[in-house]
Amino acid sequence: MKEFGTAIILAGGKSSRMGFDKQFLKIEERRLIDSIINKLKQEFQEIIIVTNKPEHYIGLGHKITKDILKDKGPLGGIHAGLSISSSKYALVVACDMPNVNIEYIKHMKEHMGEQGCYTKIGELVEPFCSFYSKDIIKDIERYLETGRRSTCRLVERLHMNYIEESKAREFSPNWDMFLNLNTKEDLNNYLEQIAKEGCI
Ligand SMILES: Nc1nc2c(ncn2[C@@H]2O[C@H](COP(=O)(O)OP(=O)(O)OP(=O)(O)O)[C@@H](O)[C@H]2O)c(=O)[nH]1
Ligand SMILES: [Mg+2]
Repeated sequence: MKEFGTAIILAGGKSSRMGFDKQFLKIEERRLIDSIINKLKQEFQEIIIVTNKPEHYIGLGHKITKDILKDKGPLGGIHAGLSISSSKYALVVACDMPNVNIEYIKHMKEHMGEQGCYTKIGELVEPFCSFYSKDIIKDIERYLETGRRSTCRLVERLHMNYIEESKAREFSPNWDMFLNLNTKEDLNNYLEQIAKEGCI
């Protein structure tokens, strides 16, 4: 089994704040999720998309799967992705994160804990752009069975290492590597920013 060959993209959410399905969000004529996949391909041999609309990813050469535990939020997606991952640790990103940072991901790989690695912002957990071990599948099942759903709370209970905010800011001073587009306002701000900078 590979140590780090797999990246999982979560694309099975309700997008209730955005108002349209974010997995199909286009930026400059291109599906955002396809740009994310392209970046991740530099570093990962296996890409897994956990989606509720698998028909939109046929023929791309990636592994496509659906939630096994349905309507449980991101943890349900992480659970399904880890279930078919062929690596010990998988990177998990959301489909609404335009600034995935490969240099930082390489740094995380060097600081892996027994069950994964995440980033702290202050005392809070950044649950995405984190590595999770395949051996937490059972922990997710047990946690969801209790009726809880918070990825951040589960992360705090696992044996994961974390990167301090100050270290992460060396890679992304304004924290934009964790930017995720949840609302139309987030999207408009992001579009304004890339228009100013002239590139993604
Ligand atoms: N597979 C799967 N992914 C999910 C699920 N719920 C959320 N996600 C994904 O988790 C990531 C982070 O979630 P949010 O940014 O809150 O997205 P969301 O849940 O669709 O949006 P809101 O309804 O506005 O909270 C996104 O990539 C979502 O697609 C789920 O039940 N299953
Ligand atoms: Mg989000």
